[in-house]
Amino acid sequence: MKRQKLVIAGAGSTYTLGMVMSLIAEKDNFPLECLTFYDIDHDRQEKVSKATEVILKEKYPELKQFKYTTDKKEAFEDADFVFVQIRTGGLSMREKDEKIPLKYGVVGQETCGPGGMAYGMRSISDMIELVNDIRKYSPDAWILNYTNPAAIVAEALRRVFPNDKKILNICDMPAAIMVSYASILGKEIWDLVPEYFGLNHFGWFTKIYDKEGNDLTDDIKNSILNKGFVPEDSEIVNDPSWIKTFKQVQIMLKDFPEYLPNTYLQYYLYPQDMVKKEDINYTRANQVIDGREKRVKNLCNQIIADQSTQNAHLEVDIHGRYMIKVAASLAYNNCDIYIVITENNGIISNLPDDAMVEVPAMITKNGPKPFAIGKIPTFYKGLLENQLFLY
Ligand SMILES: NC(=O)c1ccc[n+]([C@@H]2O[C@H](COP(=O)([O-])OP(=O)(O)OC[C@H]3O[C@@H](n4cnc5c(N)ncnc54)[C@H](O)[C@@H]3O)[C@@H](O)[C@H]2O)c1
Ligand SMILES: O=P(O)(O)OC[C@H]1O[C@H](O[C@H]2[C@H](O)[C@@H](O)[C@@H](O)O[C@@H]2CO)[C@H](O)[C@@H](O)[C@@H]1O
Ligand SMILES: [Mn+2]
Repeated sequence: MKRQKLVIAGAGSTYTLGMVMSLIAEKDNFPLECLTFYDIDHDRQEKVSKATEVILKEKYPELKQFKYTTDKKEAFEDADFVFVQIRTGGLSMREKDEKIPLKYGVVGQETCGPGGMAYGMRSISDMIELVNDIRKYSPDAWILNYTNPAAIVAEALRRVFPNDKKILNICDMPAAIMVSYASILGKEIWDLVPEYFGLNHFGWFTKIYDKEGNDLTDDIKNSILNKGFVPEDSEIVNDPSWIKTFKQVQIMLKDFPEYLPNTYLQYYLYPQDMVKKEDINYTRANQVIDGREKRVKNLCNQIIADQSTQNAHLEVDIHGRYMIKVAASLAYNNCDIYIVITENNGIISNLPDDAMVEVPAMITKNGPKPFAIGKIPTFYKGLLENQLFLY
C-alpha cells in the first residue's frame, strides 16, 4: 500500500486535532509517509502543530516526517493529497455574518441566507488562490475541501477550474446524521448505505439500507417520530445548540414526512422560528469562540506543557474520519460509497447539468462515480432551483 504525502491547509483550524486523531485511527486504511501543515497564521498554526508533534510521537511513530509552514512551496510541493479547511476572515467575521442579518429579522447563519452569501464571497477568492498555489507545486494531488459554504465554494471552483477533475468538495453533515441513524439501529455508520439528493446543507435521505440491502428507512423514521432525534458523534453529542438542531428533525419529519431531512433545512423551512430562537447578542460564533476554540487551545496548551497526551481528552470524530475514508477510497480505488458534492451531469435528471449536487457516489481512483437518481418530485425541485438560481 503506497504511503501518502498529506498536506492540511488551514491547519490552525479547531478541527485539526480531531483530524490528527482520525488519521491515527485510520492509519491502516490511509497510511501516511509525511504530514505537512499549512496556514497563513503562523501563531495559530504553531500551537496546534506543537501539540500535534507530541501526539504523533506517541501514536504515529512510523510517520517519517511532520512539519508545519506558512511557505506555499514548502507546503505544496510533491503532495498526494491536500485537505483544505480554511476560514477566511476567521470567527470574528462569522459573528458578523450571523448578527447583521438578524438585525433585519432575517436568518443569521454562516452557510445560509445573507450570512452564507457573505461568507461565500470571502471564501471564494482565497480558495481560488489556494487551488492555484497547490496546482503550481502538485498538479496531480487530490484536493479535498471542507471549506464552507461548500455549496458556493464548489460552484466557484467548478467555474474557475472546469478541467480540474481532482478537486472534491465534501460535507460531514450527512455523515454526522448517519451516525445518529446508526445508533438508532444499533449499527455502525459504515454498515449503512444511503440514498440522498440535494445541494450542500440542503438535501434529503430518501432511503437508508444496510449492506445486505434491507430497507431500514421506516425504522429510522418511526424512531424519530416517536422518540425524537439526538446527535451521537463525539464532537456534538453534548453541545446544546446541536441537540436543539437535531431535535428539530422530528418537527421537520412530522411536517414533511416523505424524506429524512438534512438538519440545515430548518433554516429554510422555518426561517422565522429560527430568527426568534436566536440571541442577537450571543450567536453560534460566540458559542464556538467560547467553546470549541477555547477547548482546543487549552487542549494544545496541556499537551505542550506535559509533552504527553496523558491528561488530554482527545477524540476521533466523524468530521476527520469521513474525509480520510473518502481519501482512502480515492487513493486505493476502494469503490466505497460516500455522499459528496459533484457536478450533476444528468444524475438528477430534472436539474441543470452544471449544478453542483450532493449525492452518493462510488469513490474510485478516477474520482466519484455518482449513481443515477432520476427525476425528483416538483416540491424538492422547486426548493433546489430557488437556491441554484441565486448562484
Ligand atoms: N464542509 C463541512 O461540513 C465542514 C465541517 C466543519 C467545518 N467546516 C469548515 O472548515 C473551515 C474551518 O473551520 P474552523 O471553525 O476550524 O475555523 P478556524 O478559524 O478555527 O480555522 C481556520 C484556519 O484557516 C486559516 N486560514 C484562513 N485563511 C486561510 C488561507 N487563505 N490559507 C490558509 N489558511 C487560512 C486560519 O488562519 C485558521 O487557522 C471553515 O470553513 C468551516 O466552515 C466545514
Ligand atoms: O456551528 P459549528 O461551528 O459547531 O458547526 C458548523 C459546522 O456544522 C456541521 O458540521 C458538524 C458536523 O456535522 C459534526 O459531525 C461535527 O464534526 O461537528 C461539526 C460542527 O461542529 C456542518 O456540516 C459544517 O459545514 C459546519 O461548518
Ligand atoms: Mn457541512
